[in-house]
Amino acid sequence: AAKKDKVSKKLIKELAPCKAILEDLECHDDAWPFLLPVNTKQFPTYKKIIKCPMDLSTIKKRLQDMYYKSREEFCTDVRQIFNNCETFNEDDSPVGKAGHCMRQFFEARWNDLCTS
Ligand SMILES: Cc1ncccc1N[C@@H](C)c1cnc2ccsc2c1
Repeated sequence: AAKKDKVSKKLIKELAPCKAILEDLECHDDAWPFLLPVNTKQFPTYKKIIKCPMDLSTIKKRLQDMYYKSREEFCTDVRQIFNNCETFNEDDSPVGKAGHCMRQFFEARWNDLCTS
């Protein structure tokens, strides 16, 4: 049991900064396209084009459910949001521009974390 506790303590320590970054992403002015799963009734082609949909509410739930086993898994899901955005949206569209801005914001926060 002691070993397991050590692992989970390490995990909480490792994932706590991820929760803080997620909160900053959610309250960013350009977060609006990414807060909830893309509505496939509104965007019928989305399901066909995007194989791994991801959004901030799903990541929030995964953090709460202790789904992530490392910081890297969290980072991969966040990057999935922005990769999907680039695949589906034109760079100069409102959603495309928001995606580029949010990705820059995230990667800067991620670097701070990894170099802190
Ligand atoms: C991130 C993303 N990628 C592709 C399609 C949609 C979205 N976001 C949704 C929320 C969205 C994005 N933009 C609009 C504009 C009118 S409804 C609506 C809903």
